[in-house]
Amino acid sequence: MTEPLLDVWDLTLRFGGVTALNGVSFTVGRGELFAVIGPNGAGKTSIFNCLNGVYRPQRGTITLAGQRVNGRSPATIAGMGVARTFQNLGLFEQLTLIENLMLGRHHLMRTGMLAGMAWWGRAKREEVDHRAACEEIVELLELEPYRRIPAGLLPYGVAKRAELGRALAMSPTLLLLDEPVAGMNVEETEDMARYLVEVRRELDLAMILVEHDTRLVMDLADRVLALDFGTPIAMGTPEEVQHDPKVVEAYLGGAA
Ligand SMILES: Nc1ncnc2c1ncn2[C@@H]1O[C@H](COP(=O)(O)OP(=O)(O)OP(=O)(O)O)[C@@H](O)[C@H]1O
Repeated sequence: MTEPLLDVWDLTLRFGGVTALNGVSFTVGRGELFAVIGPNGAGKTSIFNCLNGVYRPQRGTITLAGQRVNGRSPATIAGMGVARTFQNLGLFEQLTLIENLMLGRHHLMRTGMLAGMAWWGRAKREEVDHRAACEEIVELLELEPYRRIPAGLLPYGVAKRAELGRALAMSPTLLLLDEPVAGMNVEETEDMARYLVEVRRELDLAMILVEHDTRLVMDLADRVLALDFGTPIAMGTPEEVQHDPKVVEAYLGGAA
């Protein structure tokens, strides 16, 4: 068996008396789409915040491609290839869509501004390469008509897709998707599902999806982890997890 890309072991995170994560372990393989589900407050966002270095777990280890992740800064972890989308969009509203994508590549740029002035040819070449990479993402996500529009003026569904594009522009090996269809209507949700399938087919990356839309999770995920009050209650194929009595109870209990 090949080694997983991501190995999360015994992750435990507390805020004062609240245990946000309690001994959470899972792996994600290269090319895999892994989903995390659970009722409100189950710990889904906390997992993302541990994976990208915003939160420091009290216990456990996170390893990406054999390198220890936890204990490092968010910027270092981004440089290791972990990108995330934000539920409330991480776009700069005044900048055009293509400028937002270029910003996503900032950490990959080797020529700083001063070096760029002294070494104009190389800086220019680098910029051309980065633009080409952004244009590929624009094409993949069918964002051509919106390239020069300020992000703040994009229709909601397109802005969510641009947010996906911004994260992809970082050329991640692991992409964290935070509720990519939150607030979308049925048609926009179906579109987003189609683009996620495309991304998966075209790019070599692993994805972790946090999403309340269980249909999307069941349609797209290879494996699913269900959490309740920070504790893993089931893990397996979407089919297995959906019918697990503990998962049914966690959701119905919350709805009662
Ligand atoms: N910065 C924080 N300070 C204190 N408590 C926190 C913090 N972040 C999360 N928590 C607590 O940790 C628990 C898990 O929260 P988390 O946001 O990870 O859940 P979630 O599954 O993402 O919820 P939702 O579906 O509502 O987004 C909750 O009880 C929450 O109140």
